[in-house]
Amino acid sequence: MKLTLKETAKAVNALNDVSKYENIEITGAEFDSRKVKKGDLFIPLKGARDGHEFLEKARENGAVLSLWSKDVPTPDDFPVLIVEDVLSAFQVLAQYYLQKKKPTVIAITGSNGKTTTKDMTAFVLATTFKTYKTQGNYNNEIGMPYTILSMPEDTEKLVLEMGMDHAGDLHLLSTLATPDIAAITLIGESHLEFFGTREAIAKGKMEIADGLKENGLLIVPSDEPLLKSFLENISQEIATFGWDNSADEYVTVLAEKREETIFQFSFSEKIMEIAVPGKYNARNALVASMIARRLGVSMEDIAQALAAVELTRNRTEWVESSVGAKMLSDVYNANPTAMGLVLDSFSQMETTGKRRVVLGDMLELGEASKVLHESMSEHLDSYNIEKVYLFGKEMKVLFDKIVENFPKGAVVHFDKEDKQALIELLKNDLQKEDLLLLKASNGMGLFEVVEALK
Ligand SMILES: N#Cc1c(NC(=O)c2cc(S(=O)(=O)N3CCOCC3)c(Cl)cc2Cl)sc2c1CCN(Cc1ccc(-c3nn[nH]n3)cc1)C2
Repeated sequence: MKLTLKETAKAVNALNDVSKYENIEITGAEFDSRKVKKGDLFIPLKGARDGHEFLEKARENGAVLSLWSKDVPTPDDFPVLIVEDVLSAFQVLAQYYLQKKKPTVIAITGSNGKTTTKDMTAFVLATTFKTYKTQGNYNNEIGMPYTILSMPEDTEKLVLEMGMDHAGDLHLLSTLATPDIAAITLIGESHLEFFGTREAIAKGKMEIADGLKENGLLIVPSDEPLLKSFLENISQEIATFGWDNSADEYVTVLAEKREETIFQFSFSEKIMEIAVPGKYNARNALVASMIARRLGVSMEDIAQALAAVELTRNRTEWVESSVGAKMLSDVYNANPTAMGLVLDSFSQMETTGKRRVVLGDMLELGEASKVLHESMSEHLDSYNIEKVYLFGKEMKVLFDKIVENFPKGAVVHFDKEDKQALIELLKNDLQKEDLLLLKASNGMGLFEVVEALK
């Protein structure tokens, strides 16, 4: 990204007079001060802690400018853009950058499973265009602006995954990104606890069209009756996809093998293959191919790309333990905010068994590490969580802080070299109906614990 201080100030409607600052150029935007690079704009978001506390760390790492809330005392020796609300300013800046660079924007929601439709679409488009896509689970009101402001200067096609937790989420993301193509891959059942009914989920998903350009295209499943009534209010072009000729385009699965799926699209004689199993991936490939064809990618390029699609890193998804317990290893964001958020949602998850959490060290938190590990105590309540297994030397302070608030033996701590002992205890404790959350920085190697329990 390349933006001048002046145009950034204008875009975010800065409240302060920036004429006294040199009109420097910012080349990136970061809210995690550990990731700040030289030339970045720091975005002090409110997470587990208020990002404003971490300006010094951002400055050490090379930040040249910071957004700054009008409600926080202004630093007198660092250039800031004072704004009403930092998150809204972050989002408005992303919208400005998108309108300035004008890539084709493809918005996809409902993606799930190992190789998402977003990954496939980006992979196929990359055969022909300079393409950028959502990384990891950066698909919400914070992650999407981050994705937009991270796209390379010469991006031609931007593939944005739009996540939905609550009604209104996709309205915000769609009106921010104003997509040229929007795709709903499925309605699914996720978040039923928030939405109540599948109709409400369908209504929420349809919000992805709220910002769709007038000459845009909406791609939806043909076999989802719940969408029918909402589609009547759509003025833009609609294309449906499915398993048979009741859809505008459909896929016929010819063979499902352990490592690949063989199929044929309604719009081509070619026998296609994709290096991942599961007929739903043939459906995801159909959506990706409809998007790619619309944008001018040849069938040869589409076929070649699909045959080479790589399995992306497992998304945060449930795996079953050998005794039948459900395990969620949240592998993405190892920062205090994400750990707090996932503990809060895990604590509300329905279960007939017990909720158990394995929390490993969050690395590279410097001098703030102690207070940030201790702050996880706000997200651990013995009423909701049966047992807490803490793992790593940083987590010792959390152990000391919460051990008295839980029944005897309900909080245990292991040093990193005692991973085998942790595994043995979990094998001993886990029951069929239990839910187990595992979260730590990658470096703690919790995936070995998951593998051992599978
Ligand atoms: N709270 C908090 C912190 C972070 N939070 C986040 O990155 C964050 C992460 C998330 S998220 O949930 O991971 N996420 C983001 C993208 O989309 C999907 C969801 C969200 Cl939604 C919001 C925030 Cl604000 S990153 C981070 C923190 C606190 C510590 N920081 C590094 C740091 C370490 C030491 C010092 C220090 N200063 N002086 N001594 N030590 C300063 C900063 C790094």
